[in-house]
Amino acid sequence: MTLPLKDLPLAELAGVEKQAFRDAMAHLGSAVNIITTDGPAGRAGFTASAVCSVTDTPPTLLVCLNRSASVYPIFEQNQVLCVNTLSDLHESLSNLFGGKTPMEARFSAAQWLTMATGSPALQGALTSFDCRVSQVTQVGTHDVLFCEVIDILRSDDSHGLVYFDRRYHPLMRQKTSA
Ligand SMILES: NC(=O)c1ccc[n+]([C@@H]2O[C@H](COP(=O)([O-])OP(=O)(O)OC[C@H]3O[C@@H](n4cnc5c(N)ncnc54)[C@H](O)[C@@H]3O)[C@@H](O)[C@H]2O)c1
Ligand SMILES: Cc1cc2c(cc1C)N(C[C@H](O)[C@H](O)[C@H](O)COP(=O)(O)O)c1[nH]c(=O)[nH]c(=O)c1N2
Repeated sequence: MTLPLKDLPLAELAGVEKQAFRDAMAHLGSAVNIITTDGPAGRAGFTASAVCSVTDTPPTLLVCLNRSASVYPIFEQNQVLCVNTLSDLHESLSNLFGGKTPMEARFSAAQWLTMATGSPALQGALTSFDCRVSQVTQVGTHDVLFCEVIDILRSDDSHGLVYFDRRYHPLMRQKTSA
């Protein structure tokens, strides 16, 4: 007898290996962001593609942060952050913030403004969302940070940057015809 999918025990449904999941996820193009924070625990930043709009009332983003990242305790304590969405000019900066580089070397490679929460905003970012962390949920290896947006900086001229198939791709704006 074959059981309907909804009646199968969870163990039999949990059949996707981590590598198969990652290979499939590499097919989802995503924006690239540098998430920054500053506060009592100090300044830190990391590259993140796991960023998503949740609701516009109140304006809220989510950011997924691996609890094994060196920056994790700093974000956990500060409870504020800035989501800096990268332009096509920021590929090497994304790699610097993507792991293993000392924090001072990451920040000294670019220019930063200070937002109302104290979090650094990347000069020249496509968009900077200044946020307070409003809720945190743990799922597996990651914390899902729900972030209420309290201020926004925008650059309407820059091109975009997409991470797809484990590589960066520039995303050009269409010129509007006169
Ligand atoms: N959500 C994440 O934590 C996340 C996302 C992208 C990349 N990364 C890290 O960046 C590095 C390079 O990644 P890559 O895309 O070139 O190759 P990869 O094979 O490590 O990852 C492919 C895709 O799988 C997903 N992924 C990777 N690691 C994950 C994790 N720990 N949890 C949830 N999803 C994950 C992402 O969508 C990623 O783009 C790796 O160390 C990877 O772990 C982490
Ligand atoms: C393109 C791309 C995208 C992501 C990442 C990397 C890269 C290159 N990394 C990994 C993350 O940036 C890295 O773990 C941190 O920089 C922390 O590294 P250290 O522990 O400080 O070396 C990452 N980590 C995370 O927790 N959530 C995410 O969404 C992403 N996305």
